[in-house]
Amino acid sequence: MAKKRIYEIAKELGISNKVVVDKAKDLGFDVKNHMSSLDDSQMNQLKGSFHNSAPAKKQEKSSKKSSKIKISVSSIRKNEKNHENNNNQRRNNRRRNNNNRRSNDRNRGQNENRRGGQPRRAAKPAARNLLKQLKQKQRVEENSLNEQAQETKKQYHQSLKHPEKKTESTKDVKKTVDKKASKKDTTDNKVIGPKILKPSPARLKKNNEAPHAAVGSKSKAAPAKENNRRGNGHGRSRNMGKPGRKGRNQFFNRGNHSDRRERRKRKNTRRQFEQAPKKQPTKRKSRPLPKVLVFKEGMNAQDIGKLLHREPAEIVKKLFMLGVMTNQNQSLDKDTIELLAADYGIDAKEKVHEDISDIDKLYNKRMAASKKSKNQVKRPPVVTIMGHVDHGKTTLLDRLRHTHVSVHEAGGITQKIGAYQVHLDKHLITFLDTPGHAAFSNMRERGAEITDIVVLVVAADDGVMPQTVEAIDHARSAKVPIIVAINKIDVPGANPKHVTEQLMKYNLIPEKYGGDTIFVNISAKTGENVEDLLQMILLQADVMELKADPKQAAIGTVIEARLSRGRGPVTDVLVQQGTLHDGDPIVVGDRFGKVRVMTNDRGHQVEKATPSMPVEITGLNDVPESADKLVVFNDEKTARNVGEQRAQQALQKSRENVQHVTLDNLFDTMKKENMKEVDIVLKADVQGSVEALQQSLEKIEVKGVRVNIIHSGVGAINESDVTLAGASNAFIIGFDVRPTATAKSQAEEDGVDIRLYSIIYKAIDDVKAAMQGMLEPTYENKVTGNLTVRETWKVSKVGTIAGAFVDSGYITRDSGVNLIRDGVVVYKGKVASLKRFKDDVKKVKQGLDCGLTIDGYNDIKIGDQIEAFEKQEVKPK
Ligand SMILES: Nc1nc2c(ncn2[C@@H]2O[C@H](COP(=O)(O)OP(=O)(O)OP(=O)(O)O)[C@@H](O)[C@H]2O)c(=O)[nH]1
Repeated sequence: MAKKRIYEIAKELGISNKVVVDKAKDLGFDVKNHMSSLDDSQMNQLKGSFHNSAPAKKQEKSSKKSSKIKISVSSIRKNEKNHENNNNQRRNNRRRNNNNRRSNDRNRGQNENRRGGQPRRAAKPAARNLLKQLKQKQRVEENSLNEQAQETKKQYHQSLKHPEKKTESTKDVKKTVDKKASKKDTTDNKVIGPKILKPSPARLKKNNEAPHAAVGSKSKAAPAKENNRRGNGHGRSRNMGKPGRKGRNQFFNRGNHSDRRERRKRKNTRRQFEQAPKKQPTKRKSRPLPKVLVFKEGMNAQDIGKLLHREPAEIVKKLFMLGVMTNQNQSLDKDTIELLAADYGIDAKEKVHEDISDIDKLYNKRMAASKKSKNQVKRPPVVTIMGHVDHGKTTLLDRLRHTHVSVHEAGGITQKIGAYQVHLDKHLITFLDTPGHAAFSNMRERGAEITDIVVLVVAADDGVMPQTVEAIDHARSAKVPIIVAINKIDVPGANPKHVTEQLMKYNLIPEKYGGDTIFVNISAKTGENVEDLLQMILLQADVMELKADPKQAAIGTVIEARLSRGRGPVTDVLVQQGTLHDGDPIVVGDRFGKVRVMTNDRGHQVEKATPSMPVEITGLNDVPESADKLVVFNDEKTARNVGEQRAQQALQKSRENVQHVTLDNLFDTMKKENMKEVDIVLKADVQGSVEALQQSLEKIEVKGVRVNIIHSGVGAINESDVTLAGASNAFIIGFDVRPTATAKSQAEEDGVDIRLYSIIYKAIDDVKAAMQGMLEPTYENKVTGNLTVRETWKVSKVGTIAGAFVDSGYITRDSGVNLIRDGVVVYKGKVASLKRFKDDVKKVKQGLDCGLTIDGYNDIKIGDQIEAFEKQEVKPK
């Protein structure tokens, strides 16, 4: 009994092995696969079942159809391709397919289709539809990817603009992309066809932003980019070809790109990037021209460009058109700048340099500005109480403040300017308590400068006294209205009427006598009519319409300043305009700092001081002077600069102003300063000379003025002598001595006069003549050079030859010489001979060596100084 294997039966039947195996199984045969064998009866039964069962064939056909559809993508592509290729290629493909058909089920199916002809034709429209669907789907996905890319780009830019939202937005983007990607992934799984690689948001961004940028990624990036490019509808390269060629190109791009090609591509991209036009610098936004060009002479095109909101190149071009050849950095003169402004059709105004160190000017400017200000408000009047000693000023203030100031005052006399504020019917009055003693008259004068009203206290039992008159004069010169308070009316025998009559002589006429001066009879002690006085002060203030602008930067005046051991410089200030705040950077006179602690007249710490408010402040670098101006600056740095600059200027000025006594100005100084003594510092070579000169000088007496030797000694004039003379307004007489180099320069700097003599009577005569105003110097020895002796040679018949070096100036053969040893002139004589090497010379200048002998003197030693001098005429000063 012959047995046949299933595959042989399937072959005979022309049915697939699988169908036959399944059928055999259905019939209950013990078969496992196509290699299982069947006997004759089984074989007949099986064959019979196939002949009887038509649906089996149909099933097989439909199964074949579906399998064909399943494999459709590659075969469709191939069909498409074949269709497009030329006939030879088609023939080749067919031959290749025929060769493979026995070993491949799929190919076999295809071959069958082709042989049959009909199935192929049936499959074509379906495949085309499927391809169409695929393409549509692909396009939709590409569009959605592009949208994602755009969204990512947008969110990326937004995150740049709002960095705080960056994390969140980035997360959101990521979430969205992930969500969409996962959605897409599920869709992708269903799609039959080439896999569209999902580009990362970063890659999408990169591709969208820089389509020409270099492509570095080898594997996945390239298809993703190509997809993206195709989606954008541009950037189609040679390799990309037609859409139908995509799969093939991808294949080449992925698998067949050699490293060399990849490198070349990168190189090309880089070159493209390098050759691409560089990003243009951002252009300045065009802003309108200013109405006025406020310029400073010497500005260049760049400076003016900034002011006019124009590019410097435009300015240069404009100037060129105007006939001015310049570059951007070249300084321009006033005329050129004005010409340029005129060409632009705007006005030009030169900026006046403002010296910020001039705080008096700034003070006046702010004072003037406050008078024009719209923020003006009524301010309390500042009142100064003046009067003769013991007429009751402090008692009056004491009464006003309801305190007992006078009890605490040293010796019962007001020692400093105090300032207090008193209330009356919700009104404030600021009082400055000026000292009543004559020694403080200058303080009173300063008090009057910041005062609005003067209350002149005159004791009814004492009447008008010298300081009463002085107070009237001060008030008048300051153009401050006077209110007369006739005090002590409680004292028995007080005669206010008599006092009024006395004051009328000084043009203080009471209203009842037709004048305009307010008179109030008071008793500071009992308080009688004191409130009337306050009412009168407020009335006067109302008439004067005293106003201030509390909103502007503060200005004020120092009432008094002192150094406190614990707090440093403490300053009483009256704020005049604006509001002074805690921490304000200030310049006060020549001092600077910032308001550290501010206290009011009652010792309470305050944060601000309004106009007419007296406050005590700390925080200055040094103690200022009374009546110094206070000015608030915007910043501490400027305040410091101004303060330091002012301190430097003040020092310079003080140096210039110090007029030291000299022999030349002695007579005038004596007259001007009413001198009783002429102070002299005396230095000589030996004690004998010192004593002789001192005695002679002290005997001089001209018109009651005597000579006072404040210091005398032996040796060179040193720095200490100069300092003493400077501080005592003295001059120095040196007899056969010289000043040291430092003493000399210090004397020149401080303006201290040093007179050098070698003859006693000449010194005495000069001082005497100077005191009589008859000093008329005609000739004097003018030093022309200084030499140092470096070597000496003793030559018989010639004497000692000094080898000297000219340190400064020059020496001539006719020069007189002073030989100085240890700062003392040991010999005075003349040059006998002067040589350079072996030659006689007329003159030897600084920096050269020379050989010289001194007439009649041989005791020259190494290290001696030689002073060469000439007689020169000195014109009287
Ligand atoms: N009976 C009487 N005595 C007064 C009155 N006012 C002041 N006195 C007294 O006069 C003396 C001087 O008063 P002060 O207030 O110290 O005078 P002053 O003008 O401030 O004096 P100086 O501070 O030195 O300038 C004190 O003993 C007061 O008690 C007054 O109205 N009546």
